[in-house]
Amino acid sequence: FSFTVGDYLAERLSQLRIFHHFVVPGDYNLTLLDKLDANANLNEVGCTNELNCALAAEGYARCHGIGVCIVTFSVGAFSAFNGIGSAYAENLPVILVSGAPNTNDTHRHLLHHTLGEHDFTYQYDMAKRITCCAVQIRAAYQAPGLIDRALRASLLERKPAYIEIPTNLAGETCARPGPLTALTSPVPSDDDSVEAAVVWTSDFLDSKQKPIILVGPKLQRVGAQRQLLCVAEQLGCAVVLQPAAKGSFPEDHAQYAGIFWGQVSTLAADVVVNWADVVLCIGTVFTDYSTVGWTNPPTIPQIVADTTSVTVPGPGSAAHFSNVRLAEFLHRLAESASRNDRTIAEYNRLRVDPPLAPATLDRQSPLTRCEVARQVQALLTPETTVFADTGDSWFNGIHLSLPHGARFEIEMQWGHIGWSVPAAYGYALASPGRRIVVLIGDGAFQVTAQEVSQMVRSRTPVILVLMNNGGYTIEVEIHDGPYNRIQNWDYAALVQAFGPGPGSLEDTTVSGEDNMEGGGGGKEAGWAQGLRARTAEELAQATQKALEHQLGPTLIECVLDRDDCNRELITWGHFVAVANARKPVT
Ligand SMILES: C/C(NCc1cnc(C)nc1N)=C(/S)[C@H](O)COP(=O)(O)OP(=O)(O)O
Ligand SMILES: [Mg+2]
Repeated sequence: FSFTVGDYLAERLSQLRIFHHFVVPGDYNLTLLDKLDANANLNEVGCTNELNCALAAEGYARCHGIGVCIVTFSVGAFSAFNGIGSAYAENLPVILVSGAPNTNDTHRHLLHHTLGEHDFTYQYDMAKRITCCAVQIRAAYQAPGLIDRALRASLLERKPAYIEIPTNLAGETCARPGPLTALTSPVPSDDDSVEAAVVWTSDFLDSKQKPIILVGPKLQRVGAQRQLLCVAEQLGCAVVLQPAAKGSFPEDHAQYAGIFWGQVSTLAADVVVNWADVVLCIGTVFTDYSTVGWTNPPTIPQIVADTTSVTVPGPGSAAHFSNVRLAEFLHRLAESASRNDRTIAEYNRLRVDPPLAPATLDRQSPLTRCEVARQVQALLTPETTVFADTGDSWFNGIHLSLPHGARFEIEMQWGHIGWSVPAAYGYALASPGRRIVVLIGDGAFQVTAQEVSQMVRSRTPVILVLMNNGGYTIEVEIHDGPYNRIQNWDYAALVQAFGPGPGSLEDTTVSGEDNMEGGGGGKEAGWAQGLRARTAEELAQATQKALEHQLGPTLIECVLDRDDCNRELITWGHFVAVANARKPVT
């Protein structure tokens, strides 16, 4: 048995406990897929297309910490690039592995799936732009070093990486891998810089009266939630989160003061932020969307604790401390910051009454967004993970109150409509036993609906709550036009077309030996439950059926009035529209 390039990659994935890799086969990657298949610890997960393949790996990385997708050259990789863009924007380690032409085919040959010219180095050039490390294996002996370099870079920088493996090298022999610590050993911070950053931060906080903590999406990407909790409880101040950071601090905590999102904040978070006189920004990202069209940039002095550096305003000039890893900084700050709970004391005076659950409705009246939100809220348990897709679903998701232990996933930086279907699928495979609830609009669903069929195949019980408001409502609120209308689908019937009906034994002669986890071998086949809810009563029945269905996904199409959206979406849309419309600066 000779140890090959494909075995090397398989062994590293197995060591990293990446037990599911997402694939779309093509003749440039088949030998490689065989090698991964030969590794007993790995499960190949077929996807319907390369966009969904990359987004499934992105969702897997949200749970497991790193994900892998394997595609064919050019015609496959181009679609995967959009999912890799998401991983880059969202700071997630996703490894894009692409098959590539035979090393004997050089610039004298024209090849299928390429742009039809002699130079096909373009894919590697493009990959360099959207990853932190891109490697091309051109000879088998290079594979161990290049594969390790890409994997380590991705893990350290929390960014995607690219590995290109020619079709005739995957089966060529190479050296075996050494210990995994070569890839996973942490890079320590510079001690003196951590110490100095902590002293400066403590002093600056002491020079102020009303400190508050603002948490951004990069905190959970470096896994520093525990250290955040320690700092928060040491300081005793109010803690608010940017919308893309929802879920990174417990919402049942006495110091939680809501989502800070300018005019569309929740729980009066903006009132206490505007009352504070210094904000400790932890892993924050200020964009046009998170500042509501630039109308809410931080105006008070900020201490910025980023993933590998800290910047502190000074009495004179500010000070910047490089090579300070966030978790270490927070751990040390928790040991030295002085207590100052003025902002949470003030917040407790401002605390808004919890929204009263609407009075019991006429259960037969037309379904409303508020009623959907009320019933989704009732679905949440400590084992739930909510995915909120781009659209009014962002606002529906942000307003949910997460029970302790519940998690929340959103893709607010890249904002690819439809992301949540493949991403929830990948996440679900990494976290069996968690309840996955997806909030998605009709427009977004039309982009990636096919991946529901893979949930059928692997019998993954994701609950998809589809808000059918007849088109692209977020765009309507930003800037309406005929382009915001879409064809209405029979969503419930569509998903039922993805798999055999309830209780039928899978006819393996039809689908062939399906070696995917959960499917095949005559076991009871997975199937998708498609339901439509036009009233509160129908929704209540549908959610009950969804909870009972464990042999695959359930889609609940909630039929809503076209204009039934969050008032915050309308406010937010107005400000974003103004920002988009700024005249060019001559
Ligand atoms: C078209 C677009 N954004 C532009 C866009 C276009 N293409 C991609 C891949 N991603 C994007 N965000 C957006 S937010 C639609 O309103 C989504 O519609 P839907 O899923 O139906 O949600 P809402 O009705 O709640 O808005
Ligand atoms: Mg819609």
